[in-house]
Amino acid sequence: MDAQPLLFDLPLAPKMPLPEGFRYQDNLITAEEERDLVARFQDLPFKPYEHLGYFGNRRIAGFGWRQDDDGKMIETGEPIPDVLAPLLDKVAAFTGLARDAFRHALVTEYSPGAGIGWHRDRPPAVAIAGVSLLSPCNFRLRRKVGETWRRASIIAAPRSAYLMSGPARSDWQHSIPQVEAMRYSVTFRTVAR
Ligand SMILES: O=C(O)CCC(=O)C(=O)O
Ligand SMILES: [Fe+2]
Repeated sequence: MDAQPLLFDLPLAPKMPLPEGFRYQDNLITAEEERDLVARFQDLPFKPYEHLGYFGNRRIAGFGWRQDDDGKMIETGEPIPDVLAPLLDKVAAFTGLARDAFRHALVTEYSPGAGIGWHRDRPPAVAIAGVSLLSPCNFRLRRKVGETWRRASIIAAPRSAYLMSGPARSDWQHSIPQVEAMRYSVTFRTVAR
């Protein structure tokens, strides 16, 4: 029997390289900026995430787009709200992409026990930049190669940022297992015109 795959279940297994097109940075914002930002989330129009009658156990507030009943992204042209503007400046600097290229913003609230299942962010999303707030999560990635999954993961710390572009967005799926404590993410998406 080939015991090799078991090695990857061991805690000391060698770290999988992160996918091409994925980048991560700690401390995009300070603890004070994080606190002020989350305090202002009170004013956002959160609603439960729902798709085709399935409730994701998360609450979301989205700007610049909405999902139609087929799950397709419909652009609304609505601007990204002022409360997210300073964060978007930092995200744009982190990604090296133009601030105005980010036309979608989504604030997601994960109560303890909430997560997000395996998916890819579909077009028209091109690049996705996400900022984690309040508590860490295990950000997992996987890609099917033949009959097996290649896997990678990273602990996304509060106040950190990640970028998914290129193959990390188009070829890899991502998911977040149930979080232990309240976590918010702010994701900004560039879109194909
Ligand atoms: O919460 C996150 O950082 C990721 C959320 C996500 O994958 C999505 O909204 O498509
Ligand atoms: Fe996603």
